[in-house]
Amino acid sequence: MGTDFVCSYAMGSSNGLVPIQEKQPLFSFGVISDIQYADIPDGHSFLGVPRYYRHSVLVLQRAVEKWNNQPKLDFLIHFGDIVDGFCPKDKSLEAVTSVVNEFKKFDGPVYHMIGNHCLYNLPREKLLPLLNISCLDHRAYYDFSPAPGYRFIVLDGYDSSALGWPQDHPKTLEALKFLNEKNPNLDKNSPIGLDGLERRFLMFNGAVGKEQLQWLDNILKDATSLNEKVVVCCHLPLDPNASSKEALLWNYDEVMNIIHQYDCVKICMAGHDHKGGYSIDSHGVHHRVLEAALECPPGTDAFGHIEAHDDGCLLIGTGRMKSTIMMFNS
Ligand SMILES: Nc1ccn([C@@H]2O[C@H](COP(=O)(O)OP(=O)(O)OC[C@H](O)CO)[C@@H](O)[C@H]2O)c(=O)n1
Repeated sequence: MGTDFVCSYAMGSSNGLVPIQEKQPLFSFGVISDIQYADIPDGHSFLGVPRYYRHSVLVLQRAVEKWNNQPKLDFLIHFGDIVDGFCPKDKSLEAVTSVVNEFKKFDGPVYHMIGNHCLYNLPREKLLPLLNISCLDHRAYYDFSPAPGYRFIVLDGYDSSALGWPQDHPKTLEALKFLNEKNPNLDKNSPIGLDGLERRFLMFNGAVGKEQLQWLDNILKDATSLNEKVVVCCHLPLDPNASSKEALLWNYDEVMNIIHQYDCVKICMAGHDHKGGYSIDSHGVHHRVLEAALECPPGTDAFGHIEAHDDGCLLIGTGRMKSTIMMFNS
């Protein structure tokens, strides 16, 4: 356990965190999730939670302003759902482009991942180039190493999905077959009648496909041999204790079974479940689901930056994003 790191911060009043002494991080990066911008009046979720579609981009603007003005933020990650499904479809391209342009005001690399609302707006072939995701065959999973000793893995949670692929694509057909088997409701977005963890089998979720699982396994093998610490990022959460059951990746259990075969994964981060969440699983992996920018009432914020150290990562939240100290066991 890295006692220096623990001693550097204590829980206190500023979003739960007070720096006690300075400790230089290895690198730092900004985080924000579920902007779901649309140029439409305020509304609410299916369950009645207020949503501020125009204000969410102001949250991003304030975040970028802050990220550009605090020392040494090395990159940004947006955890998906850049625009909302209610965006009029003839405005989707304009809406995605306008939010991407706000991200471009950040002085450094920006990493995106796809969420269900992205896919309600644009097919993969249009979306991925806008988000600067360039993988073969319109896949959207990739990895990068921002500094020696650390690797980030970005998963595509809609690899197997009824969203985003052409209607007659084998992936769409396979996902619809799976949903029909798992969810008897006519409305496949409805969890009515599903029990416990089965409530994740909803159309607005998806799965990591077989090839991607094999790719993940290979990356973790390499990371282990390179002695790297790994942060896994996915729009969909991977741990039931950090998230509503309705928001989980369909095959979160398969993904976690692979992750748990290695010691290198220290943190799994996600969006999608707008209220946010945090847990530490049975293998000591931290799971942090980020609070949504979309649900910030006017004038309030939800973004943060993470300081990465040898012995842990510190999320320093702004506004509704809670701060979290995530210490590593080894
Ligand atoms: N019981 C439900 C819930 C939702 N829908 C419809 O599904 C679409 C997506 O829902 P939405 O809440 O917008 O999805 P988000 O990605 O913003 O949030 C994810 C959840 O919070 C995870 O828990 C939308 O068209 C809803 O109206 C539904 O029909 N029935």
